[in-house]
Amino acid sequence: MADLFDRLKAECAADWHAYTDHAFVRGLADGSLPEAAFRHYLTQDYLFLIHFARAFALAGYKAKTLDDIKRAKEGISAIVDVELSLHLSYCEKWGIGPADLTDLPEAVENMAYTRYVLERGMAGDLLDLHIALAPCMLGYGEIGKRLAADPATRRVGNPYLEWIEMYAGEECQNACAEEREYIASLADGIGEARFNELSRCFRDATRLEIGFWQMGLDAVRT
Ligand SMILES: Cc1ncc(C[n+]2csc(CCO)c2C)c(N)n1
Repeated sequence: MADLFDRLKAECAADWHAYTDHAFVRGLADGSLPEAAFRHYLTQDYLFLIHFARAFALAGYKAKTLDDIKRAKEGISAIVDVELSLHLSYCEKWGIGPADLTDLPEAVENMAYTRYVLERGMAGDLLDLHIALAPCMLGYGEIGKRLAADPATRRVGNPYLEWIEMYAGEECQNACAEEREYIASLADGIGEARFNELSRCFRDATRLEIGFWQMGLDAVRT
């Protein structure tokens, strides 16, 4: 049976497709993405991750149970203790040093997305916040898994293979499966009106993910 994530995706199928099969993603898969686009994406993603750590801190405040607080703590820790240091070492491989990441002007697409998530969390409850986070948390797992399983994905000489493998990897896939169950449990018993509210938020966050990829591509066009 379709779970909450399946239902949310089905409600915005065209936007979900535009996100998960964006030209940026296709460029990662066949290795054709201009490196300048990827570098721009990586530097902005550093700021993105910092705001996502704030979103998990907000999830701690919005928690209703001790389990919610533990999950919020683990979310912060996953970003602050793991993702950000991985990101820094990954950036180094791409010639982006710490100095390039501090005092970085924030792209408007990044501002729109991260502040949208925080606003949904502040105005709403823990479920609203997690639905705003879901396209990020679950979309990258879906993209990584699909690209890793696709025989058309270029493996030899693809500079983006490590990125694909990171999101296709067991750790990320397990975290996605857990998040998927968690949002379904938070939404247990909701009615149609509430689902429609969540669906709008999920769609908007998906559109903001599309904007984030596009920001990367646009960096090489201007
Ligand atoms: C624009 C953008 N969207 C999603 C992710 C992926 N992501 C960010 S935080 C997180 C949860 C793990 O702690 C995941 C899967 C990204 N890096 N950048």
